[in-house]
Amino acid sequence: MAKNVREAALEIVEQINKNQAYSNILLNRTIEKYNLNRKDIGLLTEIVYGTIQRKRTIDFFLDAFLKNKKKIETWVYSLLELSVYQMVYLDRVPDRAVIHEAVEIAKKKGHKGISGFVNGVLRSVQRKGVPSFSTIKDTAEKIAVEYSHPTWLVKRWIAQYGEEETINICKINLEPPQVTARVNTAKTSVGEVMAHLEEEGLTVERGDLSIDGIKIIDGYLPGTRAFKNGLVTIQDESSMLVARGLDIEPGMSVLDACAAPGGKTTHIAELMKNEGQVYSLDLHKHKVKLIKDQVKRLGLTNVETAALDSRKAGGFFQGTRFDRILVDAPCTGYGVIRRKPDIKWSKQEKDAEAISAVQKEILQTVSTLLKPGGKLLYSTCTIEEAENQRVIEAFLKENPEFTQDRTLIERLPEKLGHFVGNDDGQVQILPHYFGTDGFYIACLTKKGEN
Ligand SMILES: C[S@@+](CC[C@H](N)C(=O)[O-])C[C@H]1O[C@@H](n2cnc3c(N)ncnc32)[C@H](O)[C@@H]1O
Repeated sequence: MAKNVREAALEIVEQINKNQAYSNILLNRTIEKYNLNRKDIGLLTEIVYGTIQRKRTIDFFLDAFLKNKKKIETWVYSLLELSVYQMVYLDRVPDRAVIHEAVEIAKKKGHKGISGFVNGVLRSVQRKGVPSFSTIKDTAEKIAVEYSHPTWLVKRWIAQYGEEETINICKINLEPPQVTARVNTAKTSVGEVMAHLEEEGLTVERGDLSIDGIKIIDGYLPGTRAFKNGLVTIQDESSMLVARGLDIEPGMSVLDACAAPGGKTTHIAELMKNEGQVYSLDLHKHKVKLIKDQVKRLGLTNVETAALDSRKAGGFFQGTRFDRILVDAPCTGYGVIRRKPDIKWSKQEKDAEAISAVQKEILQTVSTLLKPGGKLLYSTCTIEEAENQRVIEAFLKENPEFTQDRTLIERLPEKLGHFVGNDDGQVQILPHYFGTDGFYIACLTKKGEN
C-alpha cells in the first residue's frame, strides 16, 4: 500500500508520544507495512528521528504559539511537532509545502476546525519565527532546551564532565550516526571488503577508530553480497574495540555473559579464527536466536549459545573455567542516544543506579568462572559513572584477587590514548571524541598463573 511519507511519520511520532514506543522498531514496521521506496525511507527516517531527537526544543518553540496545550489531541500535537521540525531544521523542504501537507493531513484525519487550527499555528511560526533561548536563565535548563535533552540528564553530565563537555555530548547526540561495519577477518581483509563493496556500488572509507572498521558513506550494506556472504557485520567502531581489548587468541575458551544480538560474540569468534570456543549467554530466548542467526551468516563454528540469566552461570558451568570473560552489561544506553533518541524521553534519573545493581551482580557471579591469570572485560554503551567507574571500583574493593589490567590501552588504537590518557585499565569514550558510540571499557586480570 502506498502511503504519504508525512502521514506515515505522523503515525510513528503519535505512537511514541502516546506509548513511549521504540522508534527503530516502529520505523522498520512502517517501512515494511507501506512498502516504501529508498527515497521515502530516507525522508521518513529523517523526519521521525529528527522530531524525536529535537522534541524538547520543538516543544519550547510550540509553547510560544499555543495557549492550552493540554486540550490538543495527541495526533494534532504530533503533527505540529513534525511540521515545526521540518520548517526549522530541513532546509530542502519549503515552509509552504510543509504547511500545505500538514493541513491536508489534518483535513483527512480531523474536522475543519482542526485543519484551520494547524494552519493558523504553523503560519504564525512561519511569520514570527521561533523564540530565542536567551529567556532561559538557568544554565542546565538552557542547555537542555537548546540541545533537546532532559534537564536532569544534563545536570548529571555537568556534574561528571563539566559544562563544555556536556554541550559537546548534547550536540553530537543530535547528529545522525555514521553507519560502520566490521570486517570478518577470519575470512577476508579490510582492503578486500572495501574493494568488494565499491564494486557493488557503495562508497566506503576506512574506519576512524578501529582497525577492523569501515565507514559506509553511501549505499545499503545489508543488500550487498559481501554482507550476505558473511564478510561484514554492522557494528559501531567503539563496540569493535571490546574484542580487541579482551586480548583474544585462537584456541581460548571465552564466556560472553550478555551476548545478544551477538555483535561482540561474533567478533571474538572471528579473532579466534574459528578455533577454541565462545559460550554466549543472554537472558532472553528470542534474543539468543539473533546470535545464532549472525553466527550462521558469518560461517562461524566455534560459538555455543544458551538462554540463561548470567547471574545463574555459576551452577550452569559448574567446573568449567574460562580464559576470558566478557560482561557487555545491560545499561541505560546514554552513549547511543544518536541511534535511539527515545532513550532521552523514556529513561528516568533513578535508572542508572537501579541498573548498576544488576551490573554488579552479573560481574560478581561470572568472575568466579575465570581461570587464574585470565582476563575479564566489562563494557557498557553508557557514559554514566554510576554504571561504569563506580561498578568497577566496588568490584575491585570486594575482590582483591582482581587487579586493573594496565596493558588494556596498548591493545586499543593509539589515538584513543590522546583522549583518555591513562593506563589504569579503563577507558571512557565520549560520543564526540570520534563520532562513535559513547562507550566504557574496563579490563581486569585475576591474580595467579594459568
Ligand atoms: C548491551 S546488550 C549486549 C550486546 C551484545 N554484547 C552485542 O555486542 O551484540 C546487553 C544484553 O544483556 C542481556 N541481559 C540483561 N540482563 C541479563 C542477565 N541477567 N543475564 C544475561 N543477559 C542479560 C540483554 O538481553 C541484552 O541483550
